[in-house]
Amino acid sequence: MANSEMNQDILKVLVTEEELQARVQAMGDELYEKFAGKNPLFLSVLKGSFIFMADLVRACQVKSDVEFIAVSSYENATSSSGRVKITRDLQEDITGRHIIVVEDILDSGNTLAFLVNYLKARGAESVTIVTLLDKPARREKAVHADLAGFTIPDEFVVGYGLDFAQRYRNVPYIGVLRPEAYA
Ligand SMILES: O=P(O)(O)OC[C@H]1O[C@H](OP(=O)(O)OP(=O)(O)O)[C@H](O)[C@@H]1O
Ligand code: HPA
Ligand SMILES: [Mg+2]
Repeated sequence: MANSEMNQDILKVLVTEEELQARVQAMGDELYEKFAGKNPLFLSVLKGSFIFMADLVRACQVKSDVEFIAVSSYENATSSSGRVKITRDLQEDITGRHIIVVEDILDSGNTLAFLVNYLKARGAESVTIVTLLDKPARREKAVHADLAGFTIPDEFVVGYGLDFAQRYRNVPYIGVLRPEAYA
């Protein structure tokens, strides 16, 4: 990438643009097999999942709806505060719906543990967890993804929607941030 002023803050590339594209298409195919005819609701967990969501829904041509919820727990740190805050709630009734939760990363598990409970309390018929990245080393809550794109090591990553302190979301690949960039 020629015109990037962020590449210098990236220690190494973990998942390339080409690998992302191929894996997201395979995930879309898998979800098609599972959800064709079931009119699922793709629920993007903002902000981090916005790019993955845009690519995944186009990779899975089932009749479906999209919805968004925004939750935040990292603030400006590289580890979870443990306090999950809804900053934009659901705008529609999800009673009886098959929900496909679209996450960028499953890390401590605090966000998804909270959300799965919340969606069931709001009447979801089923909740399927789809995450692009799974970082099992940091898990604090027993949450399992139904479908995960890549299992990654215990490093703080950015790009393809993932931020540090709101920055780097537009880096087109998944990279490990140089510790100097968040020190
Ligand atoms: O498994 P966990 O440890 O809970 O971490 C995963 C969550 O943390 C990040 O969101 P964040 O709170 O940074 O909000 P953002 O999506 O707006 O960046 C990420 O996008 C996931 O939603
Ligand atoms: O490694 C990460 N990077 C960016 N955001 C995150 N939220 C949880 N884990 C991460
Ligand atoms: Mg974040």
